[in-house]
Amino acid sequence: MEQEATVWSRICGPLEAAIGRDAFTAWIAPLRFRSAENGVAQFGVPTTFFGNWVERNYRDIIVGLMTSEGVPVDRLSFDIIGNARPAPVPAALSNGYGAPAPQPQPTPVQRHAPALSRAPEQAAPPPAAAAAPEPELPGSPLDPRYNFDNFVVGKPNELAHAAARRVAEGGPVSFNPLFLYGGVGLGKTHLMHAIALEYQRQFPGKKVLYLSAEHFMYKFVQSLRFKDTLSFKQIFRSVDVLMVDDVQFISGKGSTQEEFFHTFNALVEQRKQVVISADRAPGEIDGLEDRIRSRLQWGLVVDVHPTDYELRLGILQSKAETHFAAQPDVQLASGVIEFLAHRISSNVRILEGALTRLFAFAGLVGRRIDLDMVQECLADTLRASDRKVTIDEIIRKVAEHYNLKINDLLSARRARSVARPRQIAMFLAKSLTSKSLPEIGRRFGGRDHTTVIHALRKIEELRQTDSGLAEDIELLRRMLEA
Ligand SMILES: Nc1ncnc2c1ncn2[C@@H]1O[C@H](COP(=O)(O)OP(=O)(O)OP(=O)(O)O)[C@@H](O)[C@H]1O
Repeated sequence: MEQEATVWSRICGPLEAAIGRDAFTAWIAPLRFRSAENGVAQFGVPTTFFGNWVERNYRDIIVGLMTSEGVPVDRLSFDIIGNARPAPVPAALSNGYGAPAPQPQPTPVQRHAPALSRAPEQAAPPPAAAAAPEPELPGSPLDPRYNFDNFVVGKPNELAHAAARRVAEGGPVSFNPLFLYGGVGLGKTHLMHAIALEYQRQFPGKKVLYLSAEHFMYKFVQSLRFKDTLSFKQIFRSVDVLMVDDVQFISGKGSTQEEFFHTFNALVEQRKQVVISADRAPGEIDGLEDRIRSRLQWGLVVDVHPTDYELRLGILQSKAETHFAAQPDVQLASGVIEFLAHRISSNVRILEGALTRLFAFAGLVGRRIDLDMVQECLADTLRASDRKVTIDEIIRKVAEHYNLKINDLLSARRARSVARPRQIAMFLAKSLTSKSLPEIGRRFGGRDHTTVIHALRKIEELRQTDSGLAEDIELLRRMLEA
């Protein structure tokens, strides 16, 4: 049984790589592995619907992976966990994929899949001799791998990490909310999960609720639909720590914003900790009401900066160790880690994915991971990374091309000879980088995002009628991407 549980734990990495993180978090992480006997892999699931979904969508891949790891199964079977708390992850299998634990302990964080309601006929029978059931917290699943031990700290994220640690320690609330923001795949969600897991470990009696802003909206809309807003409010206002991920999602969503605002205020008034994450600073989230924006700025706003080379190196080394634990036979040539850290700088998720692919490939073909394999296996990722262009480069190239000074492009001058190249540069910044409109505006001499929108429209229009300008843009684009 131990061996099967280890196998389940081991295949979760490739399974996540195969189906994507979101699907994994929603459908696989909540599964509680029970056994694999007589060709049947048995799992605990929150609802019948959940089991049916996993069966329909992921049976083949689960069966295939388990069988290839030496635990032959051809069927999945499910029992309902219902209100019973899922077993925690055993320390020995701390990959955290729901293998059974020797000593199940209650956990106040709910790990049901998001956006799924439990139909009445699917509700689990109450556990024998049940105490009064606690109200169900509508949280998103926590990934036990996203803990502080696995989080590599470097200059770009040290403040975010220190603030997250402080919140996780509990004690008097010193900054409320903690607002973490930064670009894609830089570790915000990882830190949020780490806070929740650590807080929950230290204060098992307290209620920590972690969920995405999308899930918050879903729950709110559901409560409106079922005319049950009172219990929605009660549940959300009864927690000790509320953590909402990707809060930019609720911008422009009128009544959800409103409800979020009230929930937020109620908790802060009770001196309960709130932790928020977003892809940009509160001041840059369009469509957010001013009062919410200013509330979000009350506490500590921390930028998770893009990684630098040292941090990427540290992260790759740490992730490689995890892979070696699962695949001790794989060999890694020197220079590979450094090469990846140097070449893939966009986000940690892509970096991680690259390493996972290399280990999977090496495991399949039985070869050492060297630079040849990197080129062979990661050609697409490396090409995509090569194309990364910065706004500074764009400004420099455009200024050079039109024989202007960089300061001219950033200045307030409105003469067409300056304004048009500036608009072209903004247009290129939008199409060649992933920067937001406010960020682009800021980089062009602190302009408002509406100026950027105007520039984009103007250039789009002119490209249709002015072939000289269209050619200029094409030429600049090619030079920048070269
Ligand atoms: N400093 C770090 N140490 C270890 N792993 C990291 C670090 N930063 C990011 N990661 C890993 O990178 C992946 C992406 O991180 P995460 O999901 O937390 O990003 P995010 O900032 O929330 O991005 P998004 O806004 O796209 O959701 C995760 O697997 C996470 O574990």
